[in-house]
Amino acid sequence: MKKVVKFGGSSLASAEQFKKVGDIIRADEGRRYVVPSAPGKRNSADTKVTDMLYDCYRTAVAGRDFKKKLQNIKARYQEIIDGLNLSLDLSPEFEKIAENFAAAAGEDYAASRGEYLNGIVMANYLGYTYIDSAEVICFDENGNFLADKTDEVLSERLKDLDNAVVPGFYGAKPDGSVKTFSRGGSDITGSIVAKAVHADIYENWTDVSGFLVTDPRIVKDPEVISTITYRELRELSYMGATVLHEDSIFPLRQEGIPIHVLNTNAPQDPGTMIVENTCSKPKFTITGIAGKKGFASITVEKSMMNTEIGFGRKVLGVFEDNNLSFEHMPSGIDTMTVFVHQNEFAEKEQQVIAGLHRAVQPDSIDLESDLALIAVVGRGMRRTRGTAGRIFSALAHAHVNVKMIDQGSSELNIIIGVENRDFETAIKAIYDIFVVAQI
Ligand SMILES: Nc1ncnc2c1ncn2[C@@H]1O[C@H](COP(=O)(O)OP(=O)(O)O)[C@@H](O)[C@H]1O
Ligand SMILES: N[C@@H](CC(=O)OP(=O)(O)O)C(=O)O
Repeated sequence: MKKVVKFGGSSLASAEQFKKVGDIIRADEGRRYVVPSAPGKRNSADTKVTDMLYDCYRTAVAGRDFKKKLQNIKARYQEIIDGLNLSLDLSPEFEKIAENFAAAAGEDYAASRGEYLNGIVMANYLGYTYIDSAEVICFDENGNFLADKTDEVLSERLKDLDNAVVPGFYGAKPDGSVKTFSRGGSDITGSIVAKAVHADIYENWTDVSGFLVTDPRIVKDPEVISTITYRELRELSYMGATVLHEDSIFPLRQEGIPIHVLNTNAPQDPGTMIVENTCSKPKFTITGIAGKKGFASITVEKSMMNTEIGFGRKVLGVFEDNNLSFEHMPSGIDTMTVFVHQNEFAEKEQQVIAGLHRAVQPDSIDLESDLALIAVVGRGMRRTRGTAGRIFSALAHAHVNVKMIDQGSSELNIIIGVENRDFETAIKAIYDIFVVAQI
Protein backbone atom coordinates (compact mmCIF):
# COMPACT_ATOMS: atom_id res chain seq x y z
CA MET A 1 0.00 0.00 0.00
CA LYS A 2 1.29 3.42 -0.94
CA LYS A 3 -0.15 6.18 1.25
CA VAL A 4 0.06 9.95 1.30
CA VAL A 5 -0.57 11.37 4.75
CA LYS A 6 -1.48 15.00 5.41
CA PHE A 7 -1.40 16.31 8.97
CA GLY A 8 -3.30 19.50 9.75
CA GLY A 9 -2.07 22.30 11.98
CA SER A 10 -3.93 20.94 14.99
CA SER A 11 -1.96 17.67 14.63
CA LEU A 12 1.37 19.54 14.59
CA ALA A 13 0.80 22.32 17.10
CA SER A 14 3.34 21.08 19.68
CA ALA A 15 6.09 18.51 20.29
CA GLU A 16 3.51 16.30 21.99
CA GLN A 17 1.37 16.33 18.85
CA PHE A 18 4.44 15.71 16.65
CA LYS A 19 5.17 12.57 18.69
CA LYS A 20 1.66 11.23 18.05
CA VAL A 21 2.20 11.92 14.35
CA GLY A 22 5.57 10.12 14.42
CA ASP A 23 3.92 7.07 16.01
CA ILE A 24 1.18 7.06 13.37
CA ILE A 25 3.67 7.26 10.50
CA ARG A 26 5.96 4.59 11.93
CA ALA A 27 3.01 2.24 12.56
CA ASP A 28 2.51 1.70 8.82
CA GLU A 29 5.35 1.50 6.31
CA GLY A 30 2.97 2.50 3.52
CA ARG A 31 2.93 6.05 4.96
CA ARG A 32 5.79 7.21 2.76
CA TYR A 33 4.80 10.71 1.64
CA VAL A 34 4.01 13.27 4.31
CA VAL A 35 2.35 16.66 3.79
CA PRO A 36 2.47 18.86 6.92
CA SER A 37 0.60 22.09 7.63
CA ALA A 38 2.05 24.87 9.79
CA PRO A 39 1.68 24.49 13.58
CA GLY A 40 -1.92 25.28 14.50
CA LYS A 41 -3.64 26.17 17.76
CA ARG A 42 -2.52 24.37 20.94
CA ASN A 43 -5.77 25.41 22.62
CA SER A 44 -8.81 27.42 21.58
CA ALA A 45 -7.25 30.73 22.73
CA ASP A 46 -4.00 30.13 20.80
CA THR A 47 -3.00 31.60 17.38
CA LYS A 48 -2.07 29.56 14.30
CA VAL A 49 1.50 30.16 13.05
CA THR A 50 0.02 31.10 9.64
CA ASP A 51 -1.91 33.94 11.28
CA MET A 52 1.18 35.01 13.26
CA LEU A 53 3.10 35.19 9.98
CA TYR A 54 0.46 37.32 8.23
CA ASP A 55 0.46 39.66 11.21
CA CYS A 56 4.25 39.85 11.39
CA TYR A 57 4.55 40.54 7.67
CA ARG A 58 1.95 43.34 7.79
CA THR A 59 3.95 44.92 10.59
CA ALA A 60 7.08 44.69 8.42
CA VAL A 61 5.52 46.29 5.34
CA ALA A 62 4.04 49.04 7.48
CA GLY A 63 7.63 49.92 8.31
CA ARG A 64 7.27 49.00 12.00
CA ASP A 65 9.59 46.80 14.05
CA PHE A 66 8.59 43.19 13.35
CA LYS A 67 11.55 41.42 15.01
CA LYS A 68 9.71 40.61 18.25
CA LYS A 69 6.81 39.06 16.34
CA LEU A 70 9.22 36.97 14.27
CA GLN A 71 10.96 35.92 17.46
CA ASN A 72 7.64 34.65 18.85
CA ILE A 73 7.17 32.56 15.72
CA LYS A 74 10.68 31.17 16.05
CA ALA A 75 9.88 30.27 19.66
CA ARG A 76 6.93 28.12 18.47
CA TYR A 77 9.33 26.04 16.35
CA GLN A 78 12.04 25.97 18.99
CA GLU A 79 9.58 24.52 21.50
CA ILE A 80 8.82 21.70 19.07
CA ILE A 81 12.50 21.13 18.21
CA ASP A 82 13.47 20.98 21.90
CA GLY A 83 10.52 18.77 22.81
CA LEU A 84 11.59 16.29 20.13
CA ASN A 85 15.29 16.47 21.13
CA LEU A 86 16.35 17.36 17.60
CA SER A 87 19.65 19.04 16.86
CA LEU A 88 18.24 21.43 14.32
CA ASP A 89 18.94 25.15 14.20
CA LEU A 90 16.45 27.26 12.25
CA SER A 91 18.36 30.53 12.90
CA PRO A 92 19.74 30.83 9.33
CA GLU A 93 16.23 30.27 7.95
CA PHE A 94 14.81 32.99 10.22
CA GLU A 95 17.58 35.40 9.18
CA LYS A 96 16.63 34.84 5.54
CA ILE A 97 12.93 35.31 6.35
CA ALA A 98 13.67 38.59 8.20
CA GLU A 99 15.59 39.87 5.18
CA ASN A 100 12.79 38.91 2.81
CA PHE A 101 10.14 40.47 5.03
CA ALA A 102 12.11 43.71 5.09
CA ALA A 103 12.29 43.53 1.30
CA ALA A 104 8.49 43.04 1.09
CA ALA A 105 8.62 39.57 -0.46
CA GLY A 106 4.82 39.29 -0.42
CA GLU A 107 2.02 37.99 1.82
CA ASP A 108 2.01 34.60 0.15
CA TYR A 109 5.72 34.18 0.79
CA ALA A 110 5.17 35.16 4.41
CA ALA A 111 2.27 32.77 5.02
CA SER A 112 4.03 29.89 3.27
CA ARG A 113 6.95 29.96 5.73
CA GLY A 114 4.76 28.18 8.29
CA GLU A 115 4.59 25.02 6.19
CA TYR A 116 8.12 25.48 4.76
CA LEU A 117 9.68 25.44 8.24
CA ASN A 118 7.40 22.75 9.63
CA GLY A 119 8.38 20.56 6.70
CA ILE A 120 12.06 20.97 7.62
CA VAL A 121 11.30 19.98 11.22
CA MET A 122 9.18 17.01 10.12
CA ALA A 123 11.80 15.71 7.64
CA ASN A 124 14.49 16.00 10.31
CA TYR A 125 12.31 14.19 12.87
CA LEU A 126 11.37 11.33 10.53
CA GLY A 127 14.64 11.10 8.59
CA TYR A 128 12.66 11.60 5.36
CA THR A 129 13.81 13.58 2.28
CA TYR A 130 12.69 17.22 2.33
CA ILE A 131 11.29 18.82 -0.82
CA ASP A 132 10.57 22.55 -0.97
CA SER A 133 7.11 22.80 -2.55
CA ALA A 134 8.24 25.93 -4.46
CA GLU A 135 10.19 23.51 -6.69
CA VAL A 136 7.35 21.10 -7.44
CA ILE A 137 3.94 22.82 -7.09
CA CYS A 138 3.55 25.07 -10.14
CA PHE A 139 1.43 28.15 -10.74
CA ASP A 140 1.35 30.35 -13.85
CA GLU A 141 2.38 34.03 -13.79
CA ASN A 142 -1.23 35.02 -12.93
CA GLY A 143 -1.29 32.69 -9.95
CA ASN A 144 -3.44 29.94 -11.49
CA PHE A 145 -2.51 26.43 -10.40
CA LEU A 146 -0.99 24.34 -13.21
CA ALA A 147 -2.27 20.80 -12.60
CA ASP A 148 -0.59 18.97 -15.50
CA LYS A 149 2.80 20.64 -15.16
CA THR A 150 2.80 20.02 -11.39
CA ASP A 151 1.88 16.38 -11.87
CA GLU A 152 4.76 15.94 -14.33
CA VAL A 153 7.36 17.72 -12.18
CA LEU A 154 6.25 16.18 -8.91
CA SER A 155 5.95 12.58 -10.10
CA GLU A 156 9.40 12.82 -11.70
CA ARG A 157 10.84 14.18 -8.44
CA LEU A 158 9.18 11.56 -6.23
CA LYS A 159 9.55 8.52 -8.43
CA ASP A 160 12.85 7.25 -7.01
CA LEU A 161 12.31 8.38 -3.44
CA ASP A 162 11.29 5.87 -0.78
CA ASN A 163 9.85 8.65 1.30
CA ALA A 164 9.51 12.42 1.33
CA VAL A 165 8.09 15.41 3.17
CA VAL A 166 6.33 17.93 0.90
CA PRO A 167 5.04 20.97 2.83
CA GLY A 168 1.42 21.92 2.20
CA PHE A 169 -0.28 25.16 1.15
CA TYR A 170 2.16 26.71 -1.36
CA GLY A 171 4.09 26.47 -4.61
CA ALA A 172 5.70 29.01 -6.94
CA LYS A 173 5.13 30.96 -10.14
CA PRO A 174 7.55 30.65 -13.08
CA ASP A 175 9.67 33.57 -11.74
CA GLY A 176 10.13 31.67 -8.45
CA SER A 177 7.85 33.89 -6.36
CA VAL A 178 5.80 31.97 -3.83
CA LYS A 179 2.07 31.51 -4.30
CA THR A 180 -0.27 29.92 -1.74
CA PHE A 181 -3.60 28.18 -2.16
CA SER A 182 -6.51 29.69 -0.24
CA ARG A 183 -6.72 29.12 3.53
CA GLY A 184 -6.80 25.45 4.48
CA GLY A 185 -4.99 24.66 1.23
CA SER A 186 -2.59 22.04 2.61
CA ASP A 187 -5.45 19.60 1.98
CA ILE A 188 -5.05 20.39 -1.73
CA THR A 189 -1.29 19.74 -1.64
CA GLY A 190 -2.04 16.34 -0.09
CA SER A 191 -4.35 15.48 -2.99
CA ILE A 192 -1.80 16.66 -5.56
CA VAL A 193 0.91 14.47 -4.03
CA ALA A 194 -1.49 11.50 -3.83
CA LYS A 195 -2.19 11.84 -7.55
CA ALA A 196 1.48 12.25 -8.47
CA VAL A 197 2.55 9.03 -6.72
CA HIS A 198 -0.64 7.12 -7.70
CA ALA A 199 -1.33 6.51 -4.02
CA ASP A 200 -3.73 3.80 -2.94
CA ILE A 201 -5.15 6.15 -0.37
CA TYR A 202 -4.83 9.73 0.84
CA GLU A 203 -5.05 9.94 4.62
CA ASN A 204 -6.04 13.34 5.99
CA TRP A 205 -5.29 13.51 9.73
CA THR A 206 -7.04 16.14 11.82
CA ASP A 207 -8.46 16.74 15.31
CA VAL A 208 -11.90 15.16 14.85
CA SER A 209 -12.75 11.51 14.22
CA GLY A 210 -13.86 12.03 10.63
CA PHE A 211 -16.24 14.16 8.65
CA LEU A 212 -19.14 14.82 11.01
CA VAL A 213 -22.79 15.27 10.03
CA THR A 214 -22.47 18.88 11.09
CA ASP A 215 -20.08 21.35 12.68
CA PRO A 216 -19.16 20.16 16.21
CA ARG A 217 -18.96 23.79 17.29
CA ILE A 218 -22.73 24.05 16.68
CA VAL A 219 -24.02 20.58 17.62
CA LYS A 220 -22.32 18.72 20.46
CA ASP A 221 -20.71 15.42 19.39
CA PRO A 222 -22.42 15.01 16.03
CA GLU A 223 -22.52 11.57 14.39
CA VAL A 224 -19.54 10.62 12.20
CA ILE A 225 -20.27 10.08 8.49
CA SER A 226 -18.75 6.70 7.64
CA THR A 227 -18.76 7.08 3.83
CA ILE A 228 -19.34 10.19 1.74
CA THR A 229 -18.94 10.82 -2.00
CA TYR A 230 -16.67 13.46 -3.57
CA ARG A 231 -19.74 15.40 -4.73
CA GLU A 232 -21.33 15.46 -1.29
CA LEU A 233 -18.03 16.47 0.22
CA ARG A 234 -17.61 19.34 -2.21
CA GLU A 235 -21.06 20.72 -1.40
CA LEU A 236 -20.45 20.50 2.34
CA SER A 237 -16.91 21.84 2.39
CA TYR A 238 -17.79 24.67 0.02
CA MET A 239 -20.60 25.59 2.39
CA GLY A 240 -18.40 25.76 5.45
CA ALA A 241 -17.39 22.29 6.66
CA THR A 242 -13.77 23.39 7.00
CA VAL A 243 -12.39 19.97 7.88
CA LEU A 244 -11.40 19.46 4.24
CA HIS A 245 -10.76 22.15 1.60
CA GLU A 246 -13.48 22.15 -1.05
CA ASP A 247 -10.94 21.92 -3.90
CA SER A 248 -9.14 18.88 -2.54
CA ILE A 249 -11.11 16.40 -4.61
CA PHE A 250 -10.13 17.75 -8.05
CA PRO A 251 -6.67 16.15 -8.28
CA LEU A 252 -8.11 12.81 -7.10
CA ARG A 253 -11.15 12.62 -9.34
CA GLN A 254 -9.49 11.15 -12.41
CA GLU A 255 -7.86 8.36 -10.46
CA GLY A 256 -10.65 7.80 -7.93
CA ILE A 257 -8.21 7.82 -5.00
CA PRO A 258 -10.18 7.65 -1.73
CA ILE A 259 -9.55 10.11 1.11
CA HIS A 260 -9.62 8.76 4.64
CA VAL A 261 -10.22 11.43 7.31
CA LEU A 262 -8.70 10.33 10.62
CA ASN A 263 -8.08 11.71 14.10
CA THR A 264 -4.46 12.15 15.26
CA ASN A 265 -5.72 12.16 18.86
CA ALA A 266 -7.73 8.94 18.40
CA PRO A 267 -6.02 6.99 15.61
CA GLN A 268 -7.99 3.84 16.37
CA ASP A 269 -11.32 5.47 15.39
CA PRO A 270 -12.63 4.36 11.98
CA GLY A 271 -12.93 7.90 10.53
CA THR A 272 -14.62 8.80 7.24
CA MET A 273 -13.99 7.40 3.77
CA ILE A 274 -14.48 9.88 0.93
CA VAL A 275 -14.98 8.01 -2.34
CA GLU A 276 -15.83 8.73 -5.95
CA ASN A 277 -18.94 6.61 -5.74
CA THR A 278 -20.47 4.02 -3.48
CA CYS A 279 -23.51 1.82 -3.26
CA SER A 280 -23.31 1.90 0.53
CA LYS A 281 -26.55 3.38 1.82
CA PRO A 282 -26.14 6.42 4.06
CA LYS A 283 -27.24 5.87 7.64
CA PHE A 284 -29.64 8.80 7.54
CA THR A 285 -31.68 10.44 4.76
CA ILE A 286 -29.22 13.30 4.76
CA THR A 287 -25.43 12.95 4.75
CA GLY A 288 -24.51 16.31 6.22
CA ILE A 289 -25.44 19.91 7.03
CA ALA A 290 -23.14 22.92 6.63
CA GLY A 291 -23.59 26.63 6.30
CA LYS A 292 -22.12 30.09 6.18
CA LYS A 293 -23.19 33.46 7.48
CA GLY A 294 -22.75 36.88 5.92
CA PHE A 295 -24.83 37.05 2.75
CA ALA A 296 -26.95 39.78 1.24
CA SER A 297 -29.80 39.31 -1.24
CA ILE A 298 -30.89 41.60 -4.03
CA THR A 299 -34.39 40.97 -5.35
CA VAL A 300 -35.30 42.51 -8.69
CA GLU A 301 -39.00 42.70 -9.47
CA LYS A 302 -40.51 43.46 -12.85
CA SER A 303 -43.90 42.44 -14.24
CA MET A 304 -43.64 40.05 -17.17
CA MET A 305 -39.89 39.59 -16.75
CA ASN A 306 -40.41 35.98 -17.79
CA THR A 307 -41.26 37.08 -21.32
CA GLU A 308 -38.25 39.37 -21.65
CA ILE A 309 -35.54 37.40 -23.38
CA GLY A 310 -32.10 38.04 -21.91
CA PHE A 311 -33.44 39.48 -18.62
CA GLY A 312 -31.43 37.11 -16.39
CA ARG A 313 -28.26 37.67 -18.39
CA LYS A 314 -28.58 41.44 -18.09
CA VAL A 315 -29.09 41.23 -14.31
CA LEU A 316 -26.11 38.95 -13.85
CA GLY A 317 -24.09 41.14 -16.22
CA VAL A 318 -24.36 43.97 -13.69
CA PHE A 319 -22.82 41.74 -11.01
CA GLU A 320 -20.12 40.63 -13.42
CA ASP A 321 -19.30 44.23 -14.36
CA ASN A 322 -18.80 44.94 -10.66
CA ASN A 323 -16.59 41.89 -10.27
CA LEU A 324 -19.02 40.19 -7.89
CA SER A 325 -19.66 36.46 -7.95
CA PHE A 326 -23.08 35.26 -6.89
CA GLU A 327 -23.83 32.36 -4.63
CA HIS A 328 -27.48 31.53 -5.44
CA MET A 329 -30.17 32.76 -7.71
CA PRO A 330 -33.70 31.61 -6.92
CA SER A 331 -36.37 33.11 -9.16
CA GLY A 332 -40.15 33.50 -9.44
CA ILE A 333 -42.33 34.61 -12.36
CA ASP A 334 -41.80 38.33 -11.82
CA THR A 335 -38.86 38.26 -9.39
CA MET A 336 -35.28 37.21 -9.46
CA THR A 337 -33.09 37.15 -6.34
CA VAL A 338 -29.31 37.13 -6.29
CA PHE A 339 -27.37 36.12 -3.18
CA VAL A 340 -23.90 37.63 -2.78
CA HIS A 341 -21.27 37.83 -0.04
CA GLN A 342 -22.25 40.83 2.05
CA ASN A 343 -18.69 42.09 2.67
CA GLU A 344 -17.92 42.11 -1.08
CA PHE A 345 -21.28 43.68 -1.96
CA ALA A 346 -21.21 46.44 0.68
CA GLU A 347 -18.63 48.59 -1.08
CA LYS A 348 -20.33 48.23 -4.49
CA GLU A 349 -23.96 48.43 -3.41
CA GLN A 350 -24.84 51.75 -5.06
CA GLN A 351 -23.07 50.95 -8.34
CA VAL A 352 -24.98 47.66 -8.53
CA ILE A 353 -28.36 49.30 -7.87
CA ALA A 354 -27.69 51.98 -10.47
CA GLY A 355 -26.44 49.34 -12.89
CA LEU A 356 -29.60 47.26 -12.44
CA HIS A 357 -31.83 50.28 -13.09
CA ARG A 358 -29.95 51.01 -16.28
CA ALA A 359 -29.82 47.41 -17.46
CA VAL A 360 -33.38 46.16 -16.86
CA GLN A 361 -35.55 49.09 -15.64
CA PRO A 362 -37.08 47.06 -12.77
CA ASP A 363 -40.36 47.93 -10.99
CA SER A 364 -38.50 47.64 -7.68
CA ILE A 365 -35.27 46.44 -6.08
CA ASP A 366 -35.35 44.99 -2.59
CA LEU A 367 -32.24 44.47 -0.47
CA GLU A 368 -31.76 42.25 2.57
CA SER A 369 -28.62 41.75 4.62
CA ASP A 370 -27.32 39.56 7.47
CA LEU A 371 -28.46 36.34 5.89
CA ALA A 372 -27.03 32.85 6.25
CA LEU A 373 -27.15 29.97 3.81
CA ILE A 374 -27.44 26.38 5.00
CA ALA A 375 -26.87 23.37 2.75
CA VAL A 376 -28.54 20.06 3.55
CA VAL A 377 -26.71 17.49 1.45
CA GLY A 378 -27.25 13.81 0.79
CA ARG A 379 -27.25 11.22 -1.98
CA GLY A 380 -30.07 9.51 -0.06
CA MET A 381 -32.44 12.48 -0.54
CA ARG A 382 -33.15 11.50 -4.13
CA ARG A 383 -34.85 8.31 -2.99
CA THR A 384 -36.81 9.89 -0.19
CA ARG A 385 -39.96 11.91 -0.62
CA GLY A 386 -40.83 14.86 1.58
CA THR A 387 -37.32 15.95 2.60
CA ALA A 388 -37.98 19.63 1.91
CA GLY A 389 -41.29 19.39 3.75
CA ARG A 390 -39.59 17.94 6.82
CA ILE A 391 -36.99 20.71 6.79
CA PHE A 392 -39.76 23.33 6.60
CA SER A 393 -41.71 21.85 9.46
CA ALA A 394 -38.58 21.45 11.66
CA LEU A 395 -37.69 25.09 11.08
CA ALA A 396 -41.24 26.26 11.71
CA HIS A 397 -41.24 24.38 15.04
CA ALA A 398 -37.97 26.07 15.95
CA HIS A 399 -39.51 29.49 15.07
CA VAL A 400 -36.99 30.07 12.29
CA ASN A 401 -38.17 32.31 9.49
CA VAL A 402 -37.16 30.71 6.17
CA LYS A 403 -36.13 33.38 3.67
CA MET A 404 -35.41 31.09 0.75
CA ILE A 405 -35.32 27.43 -0.14
CA ASP A 406 -33.66 26.15 -3.28
CA GLN A 407 -33.50 22.51 -4.28
CA GLY A 408 -30.64 21.80 -6.68
CA SER A 409 -31.69 19.92 -9.81
CA SER A 410 -29.25 17.14 -8.89
CA GLU A 411 -31.43 16.52 -5.81
CA LEU A 412 -28.20 16.18 -3.90
CA ASN A 413 -28.73 19.32 -1.89
CA ILE A 414 -31.27 21.76 -0.56
CA ILE A 415 -30.12 25.29 0.23
CA ILE A 416 -31.99 27.26 2.85
CA GLY A 417 -31.63 30.99 3.51
CA VAL A 418 -32.27 32.22 7.06
CA GLU A 419 -31.31 35.27 9.09
CA ASN A 420 -27.79 35.17 10.56
CA ARG A 421 -29.22 35.15 14.10
CA ASP A 422 -31.24 31.97 13.35
CA PHE A 423 -28.26 30.11 11.85
CA GLU A 424 -27.32 27.87 14.80
CA THR A 425 -30.95 27.21 15.77
CA ALA A 426 -31.76 26.18 12.22
CA ILE A 427 -28.81 23.77 11.97
CA LYS A 428 -29.70 22.18 15.31
CA ALA A 429 -33.34 21.79 14.26
CA ILE A 430 -32.41 20.10 10.97
CA TYR A 431 -29.91 17.84 12.74
CA ASP A 432 -32.54 16.84 15.29
CA ILE A 433 -35.20 15.95 12.76
CA PHE A 434 -32.95 13.90 10.46
CA VAL A 435 -30.39 12.44 12.85
CA VAL A 436 -31.42 12.52 16.52
CA ALA A 437 -34.96 11.42 15.66
CA GLN A 438 -33.62 8.48 13.63
CA ILE A 439 -30.99 7.08 15.98
N1 LIG B 1 -18.72 18.68 9.34
C1 LIG B 1 -17.59 18.76 10.03
N2 LIG B 1 -16.93 17.65 10.38
C2 LIG B 1 -15.77 17.72 11.09
N3 LIG B 1 -15.21 18.88 11.48
C3 LIG B 1 -15.82 20.02 11.15
C4 LIG B 1 -17.04 20.02 10.41
N4 LIG B 1 -17.41 21.30 10.22
C5 LIG B 1 -16.49 22.05 10.81
N5 LIG B 1 -15.52 21.30 11.38
C6 LIG B 1 -14.33 21.82 12.11
O1 LIG B 1 -13.17 21.52 11.34
C7 LIG B 1 -12.08 21.34 12.24
C8 LIG B 1 -10.94 20.63 11.51
O2 LIG B 1 -10.47 21.43 10.46
P1 LIG B 1 -9.12 22.26 10.61
O3 LIG B 1 -9.17 23.10 11.84
O4 LIG B 1 -8.80 22.92 9.31
O5 LIG B 1 -8.13 21.04 10.91
P2 LIG B 1 -6.61 20.83 10.60
O6 LIG B 1 -5.86 21.82 11.44
O7 LIG B 1 -6.40 19.42 11.04
O8 LIG B 1 -6.41 21.02 9.12
C9 LIG B 1 -12.69 20.56 13.37
O9 LIG B 1 -11.98 20.73 14.57
C10 LIG B 1 -14.10 21.14 13.47
O10 LIG B 1 -14.20 22.15 14.45
N1 LIG C 1 -1.67 26.75 7.42
C1 LIG C 1 -2.58 27.11 6.37
C2 LIG C 1 -2.89 25.93 5.47
C3 LIG C 1 -3.65 24.78 6.06
O1 LIG C 1 -4.18 23.94 5.35
O2 LIG C 1 -3.73 24.70 7.41
P1 LIG C 1 -4.62 23.59 8.25
O3 LIG C 1 -4.27 22.21 7.72
O4 LIG C 1 -4.22 23.81 9.68
O5 LIG C 1 -6.11 23.88 8.02
C4 LIG C 1 -3.82 27.79 6.94
O6 LIG C 1 -3.86 28.03 8.13
O7 LIG C 1 -4.70 28.13 6.19
